[in-house]
Amino acid sequence: MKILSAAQTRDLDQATMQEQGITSVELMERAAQALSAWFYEQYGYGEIPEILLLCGPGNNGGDGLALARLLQEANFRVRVALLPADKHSTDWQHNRQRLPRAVPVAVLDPANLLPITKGTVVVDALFGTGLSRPLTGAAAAVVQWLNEAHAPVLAIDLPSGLFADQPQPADSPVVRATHTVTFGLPKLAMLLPQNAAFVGEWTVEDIGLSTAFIEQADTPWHLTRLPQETTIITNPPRLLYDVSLPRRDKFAYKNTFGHALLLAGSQGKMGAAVLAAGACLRGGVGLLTVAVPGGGYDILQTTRPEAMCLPDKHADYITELPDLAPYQAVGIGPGLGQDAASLAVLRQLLRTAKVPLVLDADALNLLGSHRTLLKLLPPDTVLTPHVGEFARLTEKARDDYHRLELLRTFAREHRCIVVLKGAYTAVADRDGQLYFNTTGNPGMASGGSGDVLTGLLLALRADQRLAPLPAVRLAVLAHGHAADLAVQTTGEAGLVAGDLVAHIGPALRDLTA
Ligand SMILES: NC(=O)C1=CN([C@@H]2O[C@H](COP(=O)(O)OP(=O)(O)OC[C@H]3O[C@@H](n4cnc5c(N)ncnc54)[C@H](O)[C@@H]3O)[C@@H](O)[C@H]2O)[C@@H](O)CC1
Ligand SMILES: [K+]
Repeated sequence: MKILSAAQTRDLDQATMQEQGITSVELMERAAQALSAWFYEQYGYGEIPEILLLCGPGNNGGDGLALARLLQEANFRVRVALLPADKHSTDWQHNRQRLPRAVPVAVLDPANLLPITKGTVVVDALFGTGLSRPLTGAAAAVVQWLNEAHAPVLAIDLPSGLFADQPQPADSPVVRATHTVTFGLPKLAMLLPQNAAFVGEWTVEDIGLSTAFIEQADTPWHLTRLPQETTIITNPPRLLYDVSLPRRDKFAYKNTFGHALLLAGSQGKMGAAVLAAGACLRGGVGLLTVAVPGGGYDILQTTRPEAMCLPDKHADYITELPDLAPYQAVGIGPGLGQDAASLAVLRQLLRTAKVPLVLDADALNLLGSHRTLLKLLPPDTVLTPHVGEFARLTEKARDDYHRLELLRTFAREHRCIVVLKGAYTAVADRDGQLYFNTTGNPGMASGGSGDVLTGLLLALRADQRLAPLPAVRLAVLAHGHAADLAVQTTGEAGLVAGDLVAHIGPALRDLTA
């Protein structure tokens, strides 16, 4: 799925109207219907709250007015408060006229804003994708008043004051919504941690926007999602996959799934090696060999009998690079430590490897402290930094937008695939495209989750049937999906990395086309 800019979103609306022969008022009505459906779902069966709709002068305000009418017709108690303005959009005027007289309408007086009654649900229909500058004056006063009321807020399309695709100045006012309902496609702003407090939970409502326009639209931003049912009705229902694992051939041979080498572990950090090895095995690798410090031999052989083990001559950390000839992919980093001897192993690996590499954890820290090594990265090497590790590889980002630019530039410059781990893990490829992942949960924020991802990536990079980028997107999607399956029994606090390993099998089964 793509993510479009604010300008492309406006063109998408126009293209939809032309393609389907509908007016903008009709499109607005679809948006309002989707919003009213959201209200039925939330409040249809319980106590019905009073709803206060704050409407701005443009089409976002128009959505609010149309929604007020639909909610009033459905017997919700609604009130409308308008932002003072000289001009209103045509569709705003249309929906203002259609608003039943029974709905109380007031114009907000920024100098005299009355307290919001407890229990009222507020709809933020002040500004959406048409925001052209940060909010000041009356609009800023209203947003500040709303935020101070701590009422539940549903934002239409975007929380007012938030730009869809670029940062707003620090301290410029933005509505803090409890929930945002957006139309057609998510906006880039919704995926960034710096905006989480404004956006709240978010959902995307389908209002039948032109798929032909979306398909041809040029954008670097994409989403990777679980399989979706097609909108074309088929029997049995057909699933559409963003990325998928190919079904295994009946006569499959273990070479197809590759022989992977994992270099991991040091004294006190053998758990990282065990977790990564487990994930690689559950990820379907044909054969796995794990190179560990001598002191880790018994641990690995006992916990993962399916893997072969190469003990290093040093008891506490890895000092030797095994002969690479037998392997189709190599992973290095989990629990590795940063000893000079391990640095030499990493350098030699980068110099000699002819097969896909996956670099994580201490391998990234070593790269960060010896940046000349970056020049040695073979094309399509996979790096899996979290935000701190990424800053060590590049520079400290000013904000989340800047970090995305650094990420795309880094991946292009070094012709590698970078997996920036976070709430919407971002995968950047050598062409400058960026894919946000949509699976996973906060239970994954605990030790070992990253080691599991490394192992899974290694398995899918060793799989001879998958190209580099699809393999990486699939690994990230499956990793988050495994966590979403596991959390159903463990809860978020109780989720540990071992649970992720245990759920990789079912996660990959769901992603097999
Ligand atoms: N175009 C369409 O066909 C559809 C639009 N929809 C809604 O329309 C919204 C976009 O509507 P618009 O393009 O009219 O834009 P908005 O309603 O977001 O805001 C535009 C208005 O706000 C003013 N404005 C912008 N920045 C301001 C600022 N900082 N301070 C004060 N005033 C400011 C503009 O001059 C203009 O009057 C979407 O977010 C969505 O909610 C939906 O109804 C779906 C269909
Ligand atoms: K809004």
